[in-house]
Amino acid sequence: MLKRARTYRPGLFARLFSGENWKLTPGRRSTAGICLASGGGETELECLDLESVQTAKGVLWHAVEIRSRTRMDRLSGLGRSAADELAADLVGFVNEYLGELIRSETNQLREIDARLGAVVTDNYRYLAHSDLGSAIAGVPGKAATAFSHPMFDPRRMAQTLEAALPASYSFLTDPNVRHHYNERFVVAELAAFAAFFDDLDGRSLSGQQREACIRLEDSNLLIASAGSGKSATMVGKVAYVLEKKLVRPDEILVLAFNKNAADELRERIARQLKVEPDKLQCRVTTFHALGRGIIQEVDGRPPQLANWVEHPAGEAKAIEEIIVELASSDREFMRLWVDLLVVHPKADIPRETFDSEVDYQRYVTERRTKGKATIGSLAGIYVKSLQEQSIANWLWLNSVAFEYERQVQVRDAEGAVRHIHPDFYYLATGTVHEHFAIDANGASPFKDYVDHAEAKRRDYQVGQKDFFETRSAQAADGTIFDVMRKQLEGRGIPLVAKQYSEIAKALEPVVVKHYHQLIGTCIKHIRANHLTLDILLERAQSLHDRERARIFSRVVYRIAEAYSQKLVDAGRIDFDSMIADATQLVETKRYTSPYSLILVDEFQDISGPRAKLIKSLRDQKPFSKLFAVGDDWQSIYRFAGSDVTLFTRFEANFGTSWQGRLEQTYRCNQLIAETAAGFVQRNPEQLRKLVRSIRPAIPKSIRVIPIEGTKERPDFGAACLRLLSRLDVFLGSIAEQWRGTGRQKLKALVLWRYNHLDPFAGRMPAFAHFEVSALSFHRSKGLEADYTILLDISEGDYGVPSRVEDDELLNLVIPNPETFAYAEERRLFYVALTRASRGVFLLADGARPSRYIQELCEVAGEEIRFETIDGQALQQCPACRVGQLVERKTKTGRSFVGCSQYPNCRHVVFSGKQKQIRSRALRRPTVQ
Ligand SMILES: Nc1ncnc2c1ncn2[C@@H]1O[C@H](COP(=O)(O)OP(=O)(O)OP(=O)(O)O)[C@@H](O)[C@H]1O
Repeated sequence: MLKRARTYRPGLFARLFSGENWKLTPGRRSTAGICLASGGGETELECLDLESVQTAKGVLWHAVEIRSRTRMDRLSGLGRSAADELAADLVGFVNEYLGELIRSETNQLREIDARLGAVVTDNYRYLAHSDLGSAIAGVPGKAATAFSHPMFDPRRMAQTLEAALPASYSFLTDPNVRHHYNERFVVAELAAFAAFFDDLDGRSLSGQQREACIRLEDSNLLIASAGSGKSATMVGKVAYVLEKKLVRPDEILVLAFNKNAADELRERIARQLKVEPDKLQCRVTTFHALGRGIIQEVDGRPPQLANWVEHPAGEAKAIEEIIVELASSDREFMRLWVDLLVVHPKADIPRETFDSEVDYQRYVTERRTKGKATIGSLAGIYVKSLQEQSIANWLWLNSVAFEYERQVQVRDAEGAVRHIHPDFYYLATGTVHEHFAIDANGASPFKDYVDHAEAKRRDYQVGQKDFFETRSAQAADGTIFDVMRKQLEGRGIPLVAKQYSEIAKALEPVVVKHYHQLIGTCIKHIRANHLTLDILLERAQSLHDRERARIFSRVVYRIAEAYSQKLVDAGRIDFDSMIADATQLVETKRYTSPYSLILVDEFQDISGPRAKLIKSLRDQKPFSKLFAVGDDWQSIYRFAGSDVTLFTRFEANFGTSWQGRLEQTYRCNQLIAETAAGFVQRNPEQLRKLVRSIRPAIPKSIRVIPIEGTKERPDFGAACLRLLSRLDVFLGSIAEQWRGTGRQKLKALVLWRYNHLDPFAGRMPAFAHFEVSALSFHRSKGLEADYTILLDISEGDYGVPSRVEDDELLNLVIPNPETFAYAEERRLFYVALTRASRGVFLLADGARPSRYIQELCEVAGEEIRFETIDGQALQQCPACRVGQLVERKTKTGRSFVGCSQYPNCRHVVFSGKQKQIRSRALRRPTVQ
């Protein structure tokens, strides 16, 4: 409840450490204003000028943002509850004042009553909350101003006052009245516009599509799924509001995710409105073009973009140049960068975090070699854990000669000779070094490990071996290499750091590429959200591999600084700064927004800065509407800065809204649609949706083809060509059926996770019965085909899911990190799966099929068919489902049938009897 003349201030810590220094006193001078003192000055914020009061989460503190007609004040330095309390008090204060105004000018109520009556009877239309305000905004006098005030909340009005109002005021005071009116309106409008929607964008819109066109709340979110006709709905919405003359064409802004999508939407809208696309008065464009246009309009010239931003590889190259430059000019940076690449190529995530041993093994290693030692190192040896890998790489980096698990002789107390294998053996001094998996509490995740470690220590002591040890605890707190340096140098073993040129030659290109990509993503977030090094270091504390996160924070922050400086030096901006600059021009009213209706496609991929631009456009035009369309299941641009929570928490971000659904898919047949939906919803954080297809299920229309590799990896290109040829023959036999529908050829899409898998290198083979296009999963978004072939649906760092993409380091910068493992990879696979209407073929490495194949089997059971590249059915293993039953022989020559996924699955059948000895089959995805 409002405490008039109470003074609000930032919290003590914020005042002391962040220098926050403001004072806010509602009603100090009069009941019409709020007194704000900051930076030595004092301002009176008039209640009637205020437009909104919202809380915003900053990095360290929460803030209250007060927008008024001429300014925006951000009061930071508050805890969450203090910010909520202040915001609520301010809304209460403003409403109390509005109540006073209404009470003092009751003679005006009749005129307002007449206006409201006119809106709901004469000018029959959907009523958003702000429409009522807009209708009465033209009535002179303060009572009308109070009713149309954007912060007016009728629920806060005194009951005596409410009782004195004419009947039409119930629209303002009782949300249910407006709600019922709108429900009746939608029903009536569906009937009145039936013919209009029956032939729209070349089709008859579904009930849900029609409703989405009619609804026009202040904020609207249409939650769709793949192939559900989002674009047709956007075309329909524009056509409908123009038909009803609710807005003028030049008041409509349609934002698409990329230029192709914008071009297509523009053409479709123009066709529907029967105008030439270049004569279309609605603005259909991308965020970039919008930002560019705003800046150009205000400055009189286009923004000066850095020369690298227009080319997709340009940014990566610019970052690479900065790294080379920093590595040669800044010794500290060079040391950290090398440390990152050599000693911390991958996050050291504790074993127990994984759901199963198989999962852990998949994470730590690409290959399986040398018995139990599976993890490669730069020293040319294979080791057993990521920490041992770091040690081996560090020794290599410092040119220390050592052997891994060399056999060493010791005599025990009785004089008998024993052979043991210490982790590291230093040739120069004969020193043995054990690295024990023992944490800071002296405990180990492995059974009896601490006792065995103690026995080893005794052995070395009795056998008089020169010995030292390191522990996991030291790897975790970042002291391990100081300890090793001391131990080795104390024994006279020299540490000679390798030259960067030598290191660069030895580095695995995939590791370098991974870090480059990660840095590119992080720079975007750091710049957009003004993250400081302290914030990154603070967040690093909560990651599994804290030492790596700390080093990465310093490296990436330094690069981000250099990147910003590079832009300043060149007097240029990049795309992100362009959006931020445009937003500022809107916020400061140097740009005047003409848009009353803003439609945004692919809303699930929106980033914080883009959302801010939309908000600023809306804030500038008080009664403007937002219609956002998207599918959270298809959010796949986290690396480009998108924040899916802007979609999933739409109402919290954009205020009270109408939320509708498109649950009917026109593309995938029911089997593909249902299986893909079941698969993506295994992540409980995805919104729950029903998906119905207009195409009945085609049995076995998801097919898995395991490809055996002769060498390391199968040849997916050759397999894909063979499959396409087979399909061509098959389609020839049913050609007549579809030619009846007027189509000359069917469409096939070949899709891959990473471009290095492109089997055609841009030269597309020709087929008699279908056209083939080939592209990455990401680029396939928005496309559709009759058949799709998905390449290399296998486990691996660059497989499906791609393990390198889910690096925990992203949590340093992402506003709302996801907890479900490989969440984005899952959505990406969903996008790829849902491009096909008739059939999907998944080509997988027979030796290591993707865990997602098993999940599809869990969702769709027998409906997933396993076959050879020539189409012969394979017998699936009933235990793990992803393997096939193959004939094998025991050592004694006895025949049996076993699973091809041995040793991960140990299912066997001896002489007709099935027996699952022990299955370590791939289980559910790990929640990290
Ligand atoms: N009402 C309708 N009746 C028949 N077909 C429709 C209807 N609406 C859309 N379609 C068709 O459905 C298919 C999918 O539509 P569209 O590409 O707009 O879907 P989408 O929701 O954007 O899909 P995605 O998100 O997967 O890219 C298209 O072939 C489109 O022509």
